[in-house]
Order: sequence, then structure tokens, then C-alpha cells
Amino acid sequence: MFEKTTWIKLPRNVLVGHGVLDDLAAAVEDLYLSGRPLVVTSPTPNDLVGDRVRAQFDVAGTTAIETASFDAVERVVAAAEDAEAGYLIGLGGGKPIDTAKMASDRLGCGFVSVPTAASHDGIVSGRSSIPEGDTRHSVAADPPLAVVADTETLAEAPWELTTAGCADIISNYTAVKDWQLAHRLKNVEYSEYAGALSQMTAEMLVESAEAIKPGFEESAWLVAKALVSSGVAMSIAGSSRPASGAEHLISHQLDRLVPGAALHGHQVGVAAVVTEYLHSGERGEWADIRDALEAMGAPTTASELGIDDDTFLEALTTAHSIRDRYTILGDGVSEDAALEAATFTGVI
Ligand SMILES: NC(=O)C1=CN([C@@H]2O[C@H](COP(=O)(O)OP(=O)(O)OC[C@H]3O[C@@H](n4cnc5c(N)ncnc54)[C@H](O)[C@@H]3O)[C@@H](O)[C@H]2O)C=CC1
Ligand SMILES: O=C(CO)COP(=O)(O)O
Ligand SMILES: [Zn+2]
Repeated sequence: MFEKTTWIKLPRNVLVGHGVLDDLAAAVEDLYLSGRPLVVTSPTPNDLVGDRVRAQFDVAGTTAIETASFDAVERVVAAAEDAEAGYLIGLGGGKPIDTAKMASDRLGCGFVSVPTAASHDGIVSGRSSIPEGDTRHSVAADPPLAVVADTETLAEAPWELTTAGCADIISNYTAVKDWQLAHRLKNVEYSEYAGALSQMTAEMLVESAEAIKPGFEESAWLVAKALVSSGVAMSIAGSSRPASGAEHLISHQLDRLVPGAALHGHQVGVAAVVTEYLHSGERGEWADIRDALEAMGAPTTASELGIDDDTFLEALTTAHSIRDRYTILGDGVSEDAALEAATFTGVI
């Protein structure tokens, strides 16, 4: 008997483009949400565009968070309950968006994503990535009901945030390879659609590399569309597997060892150079990944991340233990093998 089922949750309204921040209220009105919104943000995005968002609503309040953590989620839940907010608006980079996404899941209320940086592909996804102690949780949450990504705002953000978004997308290459490996070796469920969409998104972005240059709003447009597409791949998969493999485990481990050293996207990009080498060896596509990162102005070495070689190697040899997610790291890369891979690829 046929027993397969699938339930794909996607955003209803996705607005990407010049000045769409001023259409936020219209995008929300179209969702028939009730009550007043609580704006969940972090200090810089709040200073930059918080007032422009608040001017469009009778808001229940604003909660600014510094980090993505379970504590921050609880603070947002408490603030929303106190203010009797009807739904949440996540405004900023990945941290406030992930926090608002998870808090809305806890509250059982709607959530709208308003990224101010094209720095990561969680702007659309149905996952929240929250560190806790020695582990990293990729928590299932509903995806945003609407995403409003104003390319004017994204283009005015520091360029490195956009190159971080590019690198987060380029890492889809190795993430998909890890997912396929886990499917073959551990019978992990694999979605051909999600895998193909994730890989195609990375390919299309790399093909557009020439057009991704600082000072052009077109760059923000290209990267934002890729981030949306990658987030949709995660929603189709019902997991972050299409966009998060061994390179993400290494980055999450770096976040623990040297918190705040580098941007999430930059870390996963550099780590992807090494994990591609682990997948395919000397003649693999690791140099293509490195060159694509370089073309977009993203870091390609540990030192460009501001991370010393020993710390990078420690992350590489211990990353497999951070989460129950089978990847090319298997049950751990030996110190010798890690040194060989990182040295051969020029990452250290
Ligand atoms: N849920 C998911 O599927 C995914 C989650 N993530 C998570 O997202 C986080 C990384 O996201 P980031 O955006 O790098 O972190 P973030 O939220 O800390 O933002 C990075 C920095 O950019 C600043 N910023 C944001 N917009 C700005 C603007 N317009 N102008 C000037 N500064 C601005 C912020 O104030 C912050 O200092 C990580 O926690 C990562 O795990 C990343 C990818 C996918
Ligand atoms: O960063 C992500 C995808 O780019 C989310 O992945 P995680 O599930 O590893 O947090
Ligand atoms: Zn990522």
C-alpha cells in the first residue's frame, strides 16, 4: 500500500525589490493577521529601518536581541505575551529572524521576515538555527508568512554581509553532496526536488558572479533571489539538509570555539572548500568553490576569517560531534587528515 505523504510549508507573499519595505503593511494586510505586531530586531537594523517599519503599524512593541539563543526566544515570547501581540515581525540579519521565527512557533502566531542583509538563507526557511551548550539545534518552525526583502536596504548594508550570503549559497554544493552521501550510507531520506533546486541555485549564482559587485543594487537582487530559492529548497525538504552539510557543522563548531570571529556565510564558504576536497580529493571541485568565493569577494582562508590555523583544525576534527547529521566527516576526521586537507586546499 502507498503510504507516503508530504506537507510543504512555504511563505505566502514574497516581495523582493527596490523600496518594497514601504509595502510591508500591504503585504501583511493581505495575510488577514489579527492584532498588533511585535518587532523583533537587533540594535543596528533597528536603528537603520526600525522606524520605517513601525510607521506602518500600530505596533505592540519592539524587542531587540543581541544573539540567537533559547533565552532570547523566551524573552521574545514573554514580551509578545505581555504586550498581547498578534504576530511577530523579524527585522534584521539571521539572528533576530531565527529568534522571531522560533518564538512565533512557540506562541502559535504568525511571523513575517524582513531581512536587512542578504547574509544567509534563513530569511525564508522553516528552520531556526539556535546554539545551545555544546550542540546546535536546527529547530523546525513554520516559515515566514511573508518575506519583504528591500534590495535598496540590502545594497546599503556592508558589502561583506552580501558576500556572506553568496558563500552560504555556494556551500549548497557540498551540503547536497553530504545529503546524498547520508542517503546512500545511512538511508537518510533524500528529496530529488530539494537537492536539485539547492544545487541549481548555487550554480545560477556562480554563473552570475560577474554581476555581483559592491555598489550595485542588482547584486543584492541576485543574491536575495538565490537566498529565497535556497530557503524554499529547505522548506521542500522539511530540513536544512539541502543547504547545510559538513561545512555548516564546521562553522557551528567555530561559533563555539571563537564566537563572533566571522560571519556565518563566510565560515561555511571556507569550510566548503575543505569538505569538497574530503569528498572528491585533489582533482575535485574544491578549487572551483574557492575561485567562486574569491570572485565574489568572500574569504577563502582561515586567516581571512580572522581564525588561527589550530582553531580551524580543531573545528574540522571535532565538528562531526556537534549534531546527529551524517556527512563526509563521518565519525571524525583524524588530525593528520585534517591538516592534509586544509593545507592542500590552502585554507591554512
Ligand atoms: N534558519 C536558517 O535556515 C538559517 C539560519 N542562519 C543563522 O543566521 C545567523 C547568521 O546570520 P547573520 O545575518 O550573519 O547574523 P546577524 O543577525 O548577527 O547579522 C550580522 C551583522 O549584520 C548587522 N546588520 C544586519 N543588517 C544590517 C544593515 N542593513 N546594515 C548594517 N549592519 C547590518 C547585524 O547588526 C549584525 O551585526 C546564524 O545564527 C546562522 O546560524 C543562517 C542560515 C540559515
Ligand atoms: O545555515 C543554514 C543553511 O544555510 C541552516 O542550517 P543549520 O540547520 O545547520 O543551522
Ligand atoms: Zn547557512
